[in-house]
Amino acid sequence: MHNKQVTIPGWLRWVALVAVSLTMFGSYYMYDSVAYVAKDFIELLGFSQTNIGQLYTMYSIAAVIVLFFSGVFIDKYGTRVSMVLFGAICSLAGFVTAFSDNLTIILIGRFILGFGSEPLIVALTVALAKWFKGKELGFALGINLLIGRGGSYFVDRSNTWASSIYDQGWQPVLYLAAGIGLLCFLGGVIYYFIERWTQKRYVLGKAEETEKLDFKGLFKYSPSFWYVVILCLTFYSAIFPFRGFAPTFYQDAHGVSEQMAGKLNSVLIMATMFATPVIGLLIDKIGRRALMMFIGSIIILPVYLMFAYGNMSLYIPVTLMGISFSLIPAVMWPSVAYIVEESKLGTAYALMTLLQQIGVAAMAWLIGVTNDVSGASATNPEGYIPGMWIFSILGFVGLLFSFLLRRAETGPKGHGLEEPSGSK
Ligand SMILES: NCCCC[C@H](NC(=O)[C@@H](N)CCCCN)C(=O)O
Repeated sequence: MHNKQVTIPGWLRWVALVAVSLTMFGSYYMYDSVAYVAKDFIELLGFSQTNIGQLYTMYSIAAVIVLFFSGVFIDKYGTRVSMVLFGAICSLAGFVTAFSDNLTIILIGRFILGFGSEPLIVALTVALAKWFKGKELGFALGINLLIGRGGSYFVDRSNTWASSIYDQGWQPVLYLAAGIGLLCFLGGVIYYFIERWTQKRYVLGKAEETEKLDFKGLFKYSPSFWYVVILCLTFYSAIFPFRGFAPTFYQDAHGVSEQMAGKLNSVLIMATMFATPVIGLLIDKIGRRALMMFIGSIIILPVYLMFAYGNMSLYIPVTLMGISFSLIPAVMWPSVAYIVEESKLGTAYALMTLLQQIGVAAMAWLIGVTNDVSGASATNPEGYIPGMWIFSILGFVGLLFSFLLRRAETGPKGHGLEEPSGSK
């Protein structure tokens, strides 16, 4: 069609955002769903805590493998084909995870989920860049994260709103997750048609880079970039595996009910859903990004020891974790764009996600093994303490690197992290 219009109507961009975000909702729901059957896996199927950790490790191993070539694939076949393909892989993963009580099959399901989810997140980030570049990209990414984390919130509360399904055992719970996981495919298909329809009528922006890896020039990144990457690795490795073990830990070590355990996990997510976009807007105005990451790292430091030794309400450490989980991601991901030049941004994000997933894989496994070795269970709640110390040590390493980042960024070679948006 000739005479394509240059300006895409605002409503169309937001419709595309919702379609894209549905896929993330489905993917986040499935990622977290196994945490709520972990206790059944241990008590009914005889799985160990190490096996529970492996559910997350398998996801991350697949993510590391697929991230090596997904950028090239997305470049070659485009965002709409990639969204449908990776969305379909995610949806398939839900059913593979649910249909058998065999550990190997369940782990294969988790592997397939990682293989679909992480490139799906890359493809949707690239798609959003095409629609929102030069408009409200930061805010759009914030809303996307809000909807995606909505998936985590819904699964955290699922043992309340879907209690009748929980009463039937772990398998219907996983089939429910698989049903919601169909949103990955559905959202991908809806997005496919929106993008195709729009491209016939409007000039849709071109995202400049996908998150593919190019190891050439890896060592040319500044120290600040590596400080952010290490913070990303330590921070997410202290959050995602903890959330995986948390429902079982809250019940075993603090004697709360299954519903209360889900509620505690959901408070964490609910806080981040709304705080993350707000903090994003605030940081655009005041800058101080390195300082915020430093503050976020201080806040999370005592949390695991409070879980291990504290007698206070569990809402206190959960709230502190929620503040940190809002602050650091809201600031960390956009900060990379200040440190790394635009032509290398895709590689930088891919590298960051890849190292993040290596950290998550290792920690999920390590915590599971540690819990097993120290005999963590409802009859031996002290067995969870060594795992909490490992999380704390990780938090300390994160704090160290956020300090180094702040020091570098307040020096003469800073990249403008401490300045408001637009003043770089
Ligand atoms: N544009 C990148 C935003 C990443 C947000 C981040 N998600 C991840 O890091 C994913 N690689 C892992 C998601 C695992 C499932 N919840 C986030 O903070 O959620």
